[in-house]
Amino acid sequence: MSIATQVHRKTRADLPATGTAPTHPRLVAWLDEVVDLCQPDAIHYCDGSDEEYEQLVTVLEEAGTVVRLNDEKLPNSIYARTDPDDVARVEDQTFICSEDERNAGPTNNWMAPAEMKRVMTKLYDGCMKGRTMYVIPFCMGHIDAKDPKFGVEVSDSAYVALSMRIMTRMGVEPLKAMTDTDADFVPCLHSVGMPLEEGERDVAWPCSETKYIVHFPDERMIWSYGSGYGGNSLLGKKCYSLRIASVMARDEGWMAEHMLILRLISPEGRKYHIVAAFPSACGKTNLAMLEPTIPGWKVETLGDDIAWLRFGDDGRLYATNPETGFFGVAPGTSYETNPNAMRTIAKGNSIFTNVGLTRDGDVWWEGMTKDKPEDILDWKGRPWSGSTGPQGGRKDEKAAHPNSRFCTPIEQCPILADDYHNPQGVPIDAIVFGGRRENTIPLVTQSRNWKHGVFMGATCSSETTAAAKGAVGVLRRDPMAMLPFIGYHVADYCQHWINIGKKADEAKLPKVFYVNWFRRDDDGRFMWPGFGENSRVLKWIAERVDGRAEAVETPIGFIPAAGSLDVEGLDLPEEDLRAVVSYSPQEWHDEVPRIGRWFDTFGWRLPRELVDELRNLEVAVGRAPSSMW
Ligand SMILES: Nc1nc2c(ncn2[C@@H]2O[C@H](COP(=O)(O)OP(=O)(O)OP(=O)(O)O)[C@@H](O)[C@H]2O)c(=O)[nH]1
Ligand SMILES: O=C([O-])CC(=O)C(=O)O
Ligand SMILES: [Mn+2]
Repeated sequence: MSIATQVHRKTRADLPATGTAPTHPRLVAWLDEVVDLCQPDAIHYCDGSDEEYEQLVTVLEEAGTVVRLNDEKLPNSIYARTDPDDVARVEDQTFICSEDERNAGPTNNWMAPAEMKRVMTKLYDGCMKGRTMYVIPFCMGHIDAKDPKFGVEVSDSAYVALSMRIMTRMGVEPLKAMTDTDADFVPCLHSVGMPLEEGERDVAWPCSETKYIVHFPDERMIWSYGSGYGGNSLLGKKCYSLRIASVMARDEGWMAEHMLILRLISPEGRKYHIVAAFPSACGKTNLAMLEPTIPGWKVETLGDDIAWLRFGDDGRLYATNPETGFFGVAPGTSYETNPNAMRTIAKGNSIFTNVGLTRDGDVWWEGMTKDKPEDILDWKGRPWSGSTGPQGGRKDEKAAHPNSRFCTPIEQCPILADDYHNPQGVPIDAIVFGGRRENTIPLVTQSRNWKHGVFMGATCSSETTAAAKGAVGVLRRDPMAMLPFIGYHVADYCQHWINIGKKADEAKLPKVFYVNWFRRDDDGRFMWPGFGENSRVLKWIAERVDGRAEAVETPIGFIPAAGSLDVEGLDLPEEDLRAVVSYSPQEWHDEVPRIGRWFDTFGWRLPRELVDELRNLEVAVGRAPSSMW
C-alpha cells in the first residue's frame, strides 16, 4: 500500500503518541504502512478505559462534533449531528472487491482489487493530515470463543472510536488476546476523508463527498473512506460481522446473518430460541426486546442485529451475537412501542445521532411522546417546534432524521438473557424471515421443510427504508435480509444455506417461518397492530416448534388454522384479522413471475433446489412452469 512519494513523510516514530503502542508484529507493520500513507498529526492507541472515553468526549466537544447531554436525564451520554449528506449507509458506493469478479455476483458492486487500491490509495494519501489517528483493537464475539474474530480499526474519527467501544469488545483485552496468541486480525482502515491544511479550521462533522465502503474478501480487509455515519464507519458491524464474516462462514461451515436473537419463555417456563432476519429498519430491534401482550409469556434479548450461527456438538445450530451494543433506529421508539429500548437508553452511556435536542439537554424524536415539544433544536440544529416545524423550513419537516440512531450498551438492557455471556450461544428452535410488504405476504407462514425455508428466505422482499441512501418505499428482493451484506455471490450464498441443511438432521434443524407485520388496508393503514402484539405470532411459532398449534397447508406453506393464533384480548376486527393472516391466490399468482425474474438474475449458479421449489410453487398457484427452468 505504501506510496512514499514525498520526501518529508512522517513515520510512526515521528508522531506524538498517547496510549500504549502494540507489539503484535503484523499489526505493527500494518500501522507503519497506514501512517506512511495517511500522514496523521498524532496517534492514539485506544485502551477502552473510562478515562479514555472522557478524553475523547472532550476532544469531540471542543471540535463541536458532540455536546454532552443532561447528566441527570441521560448520564454520561452525548449528542451528535452529522453532515446532512452523511446520514445512512451508501449502498451505491459499497464494493466487494474479490479477485474474481464472478465471486461478487449480481447483487454487489465490484472493481478489481488492484484497481480499487489504486483509486483509494490516492484518496488515502495524506488524508489524515491535521488529525489524530485512533488505533482501535476489537474482537467480534467473545474473546474466549474457540476461534475469536479479531480486528483492528484505524480511524481519524474519535466518534468512531467511542462508538466502537459501545458496539464491540474493544481496547486492551482484545489486543492482549490477539498478541498473546499471535492471532490474525482483519485490518479495517477508515478515514472521514477531510485532511486539514496547516491552520485550517475543522468543521463539526468532517466527511467527504467521495465515499467508498470497500471489502477485500480474499484478503479479509476493509477500507472505508469519506463517511462518518455508523454503518459506513463502525467497521466491526456490517462490514466485518456480515460482509467479511459471511465469506469466512462460507469457507468454515457456519453462517453470518443479519438477525436478532431472542429467548421466548412460555408460562410453563419452556424456553425457545428464535432468530429473525428483517431488512434494515424493519423491526429487528423492536422484536428483540418485545414485551408480550399475552399473559405469562416473556421475552429476553440476546441480540438485535447480527447473529453468527454454528453447529454445536449435538448437531443443532447455535446463535451468538458478535456485538456488545445496540445501534438502533430512534424514531418510533417509545415507552409504548419498545419500553425496553427506552429503559436501556435511560441508563445513559449512550451516543445519540441526528435526533432532536431539547433546551435542557435531553433528546426527542418523532413517536417518542404523543405530544410534540414546542421549543427544541432539530437534527440540523435549527430551532424547531411541533406546531410550526423548523425555523426557516417547512412545517412537515421532522425534528429527527428518519435514520437517526441511538448507540447504547447491550448490558444495560433490562431483559438481557444470561446466555448472552455464553460463548457457545443458544440452540435455535426457529428462524424467522420478514420484510415490509403492503400486500401478498401473510402475517406468518411456516415452511414445509428446510429447503422450502431457504426458498422463502431467498425470495424475501421488502419496501426500502431510510436506513440506506436512496428512494424509500421501493419493493426489492432482499434474500435473508442480507442483500446489502452478502460478501460474495448471492447464488453461492443461497447454496451455502442449502448445504448447511444437508449437514444436519432435518429434525434437529430450526423450523423456518416468514412473517410480515406491514400489510396495509385500502387506506394505507397497517392492519396488524405489531410491536407487543407480535408475541401472538411468536407464541404460534413456539407451538409449531412443539408440533402443537394447528395449521393449514397452502401453496406457500403452513398458515395458522382458524382459532390457532391466540387473539384473546386483541383489539382487531375479525375481517382485518382474516385479511392479515390469509393466503391470497390472486396476489401470489402475480408474485410468482416476480420471483422468476429475481432468480433469472442469479445466472447459472442458481441452486437447483431453488428452481425445484419455484416449479412447485408455480404449479400450486396454477401457473404454467416457466420454460426457462
Ligand atoms: N407497523 C409496525 N412498525 C414496526 C414494528 N416493529 C418495528 N416497527 C417500526 O419499524 C422501524 C424500524 O424498527 P427497528 O426495530 O428499529 O428495525 P431494525 O430491523 O432493527 O433496523 P436496523 O437497525 O436498521 O437494522 C421503526 O420505525 C419501528 O417503529 C411493527 O411490529 N409494526
Ligand atoms: O448499519 C447501519 O448503518 C445501521 C443498521 O443497522 C442498518 O442499516 O441495518
Ligand atoms: Mn436495529
